[in-house]
Amino acid sequence: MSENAANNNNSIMEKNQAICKEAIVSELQKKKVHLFYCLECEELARNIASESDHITLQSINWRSFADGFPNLFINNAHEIRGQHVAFLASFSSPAVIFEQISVIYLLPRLFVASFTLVLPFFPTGSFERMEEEGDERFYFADQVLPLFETGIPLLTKRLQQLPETEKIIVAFPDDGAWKRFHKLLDQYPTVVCTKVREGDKRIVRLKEGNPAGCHVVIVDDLVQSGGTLIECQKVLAAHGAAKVSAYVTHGVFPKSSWERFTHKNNGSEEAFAYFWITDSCPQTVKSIGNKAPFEVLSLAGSIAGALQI
Ligand SMILES: O=P(O)(O)OC[C@H]1O[C@H](OP(=O)(O)OP(=O)(O)O)[C@H](O)[C@@H]1O
Repeated sequence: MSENAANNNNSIMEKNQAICKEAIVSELQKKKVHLFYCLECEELARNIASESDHITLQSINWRSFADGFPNLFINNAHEIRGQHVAFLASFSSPAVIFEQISVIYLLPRLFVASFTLVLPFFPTGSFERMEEEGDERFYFADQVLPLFETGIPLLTKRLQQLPETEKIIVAFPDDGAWKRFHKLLDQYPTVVCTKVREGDKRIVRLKEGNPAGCHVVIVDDLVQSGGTLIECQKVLAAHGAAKVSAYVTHGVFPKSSWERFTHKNNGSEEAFAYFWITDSCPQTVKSIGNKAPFEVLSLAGSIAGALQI
């Protein structure tokens, strides 16, 4: 081997060693997080823990007294002293908020190094309800640092897996959705609609863009009754959309309104090809199972990532 070749080999080895050392240091620097969770969120908590060796699941005994009031017990309270602790909450109803409040107050007082509250869906406080980083955030006291995450990267990743032959267009059902999402989805051509609420009715009209011949994906922050999406689908189909799908981050679906979207397998034409939601509303995920056209895009990876910040 010539002297030059030997020198080159040495420098490649040195570079590789430096890269390995950097990777080991960055692994060692990762925060170890103890993750507690409410009962509704057990599946999501397990998925988050399986994303990272640095997240350990912890448990709470969710007991109640004879009169129905919560009688909770935090297991391993000694073990978490000086540690980073997180609690995965679900505010799906006032009753479950009540039983979680005492845990949210107690955990930070158990001599922990830091406390993180993970709330995948909070009706008026999620990222999907604000337009841009920097918007005013109410609700939080000065000692709380809110971090808002979005589910849109999960959608764009999923759309990349669809056949290349499909021409994908993103549709916003109203100005609110356009304001929130257009910057995150600017790689797609768009259709913008306008929506007026009249009591229980939603009146949707096409404002700009042409959905003809395309696979149109309606993007919104959340679904409740489903009226917005259903009316928007009708407008897009009437303007020649080849196929319509929907993505909403939060599948709230009160009163099982998700049933309006399931494929009936009776030969009738299905309005929605795909309906993507995230697992931010765990009760919805349990009810819809794998029923077509629903597909759940999990927030587990992005929550595991955020717990490292
Ligand atoms: O499934 P539905 O019962 O139709 O409800 C869901 C719709 O409600 C919200 O919009 P809203 O009309 O409150 O306007 P906004 O986008 O300005 O918040 C939300 O952004 C959805 O578009």
